[in-house]
Amino acid sequence: MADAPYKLILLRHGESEWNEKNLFTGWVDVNLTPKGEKEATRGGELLKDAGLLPDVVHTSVQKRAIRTAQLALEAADRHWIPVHRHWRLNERHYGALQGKDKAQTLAEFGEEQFMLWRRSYDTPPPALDRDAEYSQFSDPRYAMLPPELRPQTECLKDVVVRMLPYWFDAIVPDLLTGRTVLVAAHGNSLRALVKHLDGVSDADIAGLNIPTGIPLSYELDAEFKPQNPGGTYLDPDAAAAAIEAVKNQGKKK
Ligand SMILES: O=C(O)[C@H](O)COP(=O)(O)O
Repeated sequence: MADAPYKLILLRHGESEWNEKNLFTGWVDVNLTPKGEKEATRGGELLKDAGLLPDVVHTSVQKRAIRTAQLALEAADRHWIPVHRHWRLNERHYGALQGKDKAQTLAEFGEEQFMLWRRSYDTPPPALDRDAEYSQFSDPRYAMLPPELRPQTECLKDVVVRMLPYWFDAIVPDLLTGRTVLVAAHGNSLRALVKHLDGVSDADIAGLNIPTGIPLSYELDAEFKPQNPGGTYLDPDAAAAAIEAVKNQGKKK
């Protein structure tokens, strides 16, 4: 078998309505903007141009990732492949910050607290009340989950813990059968996966940001270790600019 037998592609959804408004989103199920739709389509074109054609796709249960996957696959002429959706790929639940303006939150609480909530590995934002406006506690799509599995806030460490079972139980088996796997998910659920794949430390993961709509391709060896550490963005220049923009969210608008 080749040195890097497994092909994995990570794709963060295109710009969402709340990315555009600079609001903390988390589990709130917002749609793509027209720009986000274009990013998703472009992501699919990049896949096609690179000859990286997914055989199976895994998404979260959130509209922005579901639609991004569909648009990208249509652009790559792979709209027909099997789809699996799971809440374990959802965005990090942003707790009581869901629906709050990032710039206002930064101004109100200061940079240190803002960055602790946004990027520290193990400090979750305050919990969101079960019956709050932006709570998903009673959303029917989570009705099969015991209440203790339905988050009311999460730090990245919590996301790693709830995402990894899906990696091992659903994604790795697809890779093992030789399929090229596309995972269409979210900034922080993908940061959790990248942390695992690249063995990023708890401290260093704070500095890692993932741009919207640009495929990140990994070649994994037989032990599922990246042969191209950090992955390869299919449009590196656009990715570099977009990573800076994600990093600076809150500081503008
Ligand atoms: O949920 C959100 O607000 C975003 O999708 C991710 O936001 P972040 O980059 O501020 O963590």
